[in-house]
Amino acid sequence: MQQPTRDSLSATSSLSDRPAPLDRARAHSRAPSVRSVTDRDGNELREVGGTGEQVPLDLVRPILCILSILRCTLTVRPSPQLQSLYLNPLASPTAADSPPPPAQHLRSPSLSSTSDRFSPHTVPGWPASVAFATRTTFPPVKKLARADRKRILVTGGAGFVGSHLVDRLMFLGHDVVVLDSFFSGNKTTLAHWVGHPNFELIRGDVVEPILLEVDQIYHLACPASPKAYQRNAVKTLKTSFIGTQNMLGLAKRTKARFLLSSTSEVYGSPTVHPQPESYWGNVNPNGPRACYDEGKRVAEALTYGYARQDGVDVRVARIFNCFGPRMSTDDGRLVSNFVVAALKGEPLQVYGDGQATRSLMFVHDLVTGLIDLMESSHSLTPVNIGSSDEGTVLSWAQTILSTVRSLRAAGEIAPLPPATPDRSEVEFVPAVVDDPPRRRPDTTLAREVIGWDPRWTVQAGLDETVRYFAAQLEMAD
Ligand SMILES: O=c1ccn([C@@H]2O[C@H](COP(=O)(O)OP(=O)(O)O[C@H]3OC[C@@H](O)[C@H](O)[C@H]3O)[C@@H](O)[C@H]2O)c(=O)[nH]1
Repeated sequence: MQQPTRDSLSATSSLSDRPAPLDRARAHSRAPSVRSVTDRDGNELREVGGTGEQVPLDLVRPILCILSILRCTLTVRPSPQLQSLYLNPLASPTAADSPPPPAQHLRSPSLSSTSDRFSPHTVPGWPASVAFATRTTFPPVKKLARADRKRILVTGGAGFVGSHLVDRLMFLGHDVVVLDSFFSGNKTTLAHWVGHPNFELIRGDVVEPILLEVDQIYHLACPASPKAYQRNAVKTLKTSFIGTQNMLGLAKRTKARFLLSSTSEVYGSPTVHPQPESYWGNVNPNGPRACYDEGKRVAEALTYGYARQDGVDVRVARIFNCFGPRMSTDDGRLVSNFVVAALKGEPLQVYGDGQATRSLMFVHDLVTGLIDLMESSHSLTPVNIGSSDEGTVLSWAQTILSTVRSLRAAGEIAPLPPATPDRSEVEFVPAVVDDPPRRRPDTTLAREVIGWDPRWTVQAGLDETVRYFAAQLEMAD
């Protein structure tokens, strides 16, 4: 039987007065959002997404998911600052200052169409106090006709970037299978989808072959922060080599389109600036970063080997420095380290003289770039996905410090506890080995072949990220 399309669904009498879930969410996003954000052209950003389908911004703000889960954790109660920011953004200042209501009654107007409802089930024969909560509704997803709905595997889908990609693909209405070893990923990033009929989470390591039927594979599995990938160099190499070979084998068998998440680190310490895809790089093949840099280079070589030899339909994204909510507090990269230190009133440790440069991209722009590349017809060469907002590490430390201070002064995040001295100043510590001295992508190709350009300013992304980490630290207390 042919599945009803979204249009035919809205034409049926029983459902015609009920807008499709994403439409309801969209209507909602026209209400005042939690925090308005402007893009690089000064226009308000209400949605994320590129040339394809857009998704309301409020849906991809993970802080809302955290709080929807919190609502069910009756012992945890967010502070008045958090509530006024995220739980009841439309409340008057007086209401925001009043004591928090019981946690089970906390509701966010911007979540009202997306909130979870929990139905308790008692078990016959068990004491009445024993009950299970079964999730019956989820964030809204688009209803796609079966023919348009793809079955998509995201390896590393519980990680920082992977979980945002999973969110976007789910909102767009696809069936998403996540394969993650939780080596650096985190189950809580996907908790809001567990139990959804379009979603499946598999604990597994890409270094082991797996039998699945899929239409597309986003292969993201690999620790990405220098601290994490150097912790177990051999494991990082096996993940990049054997893991990529296994996923390419799966793509070959299922005729799935395959996207490799490669990295700007394939350029090493570049002698060309900015770096175009045609530059072959300058990598130390046996230094402490080699496990990642060379691992990703061999992963690219494998990908194009399978494309030429076996006709696998491949895409390669070279991802430059990226940041955003859901980085873990101990991730070890520039943005998370500096934000967490500033929030805790601790020194921001700059390695070396702080004159190395990095170009920072917000995670929602990266996810848009990955989906646009996957959906494009460009398969012949890798494509840089990164921002051209280049700054020295020292300047990013100062920007992050002033972002935290101004959000604090505006009352958007909690002040430091009275007993905690504010020692959040830049502190220079010894340089790390083989740290690339400068990095900025040439994104001409991304613009030409997928029409992609970052929309988020670094400042708007940092504001979101600082609020997220402030909430994380508050909940960890
Ligand atoms: O606490 C810190 C963290 C980082 N840094 C410096 O900040 C710069 C950026 O460091 P990060 O650890 O964030 O990331 P790197 O640029 O070294 O590597 C990154 O490159 C691109 C991605 O593919 C990877 O996610 C990651 O490997 C480096 O110069 C580093 O030395 C500090 O000075 N202090």
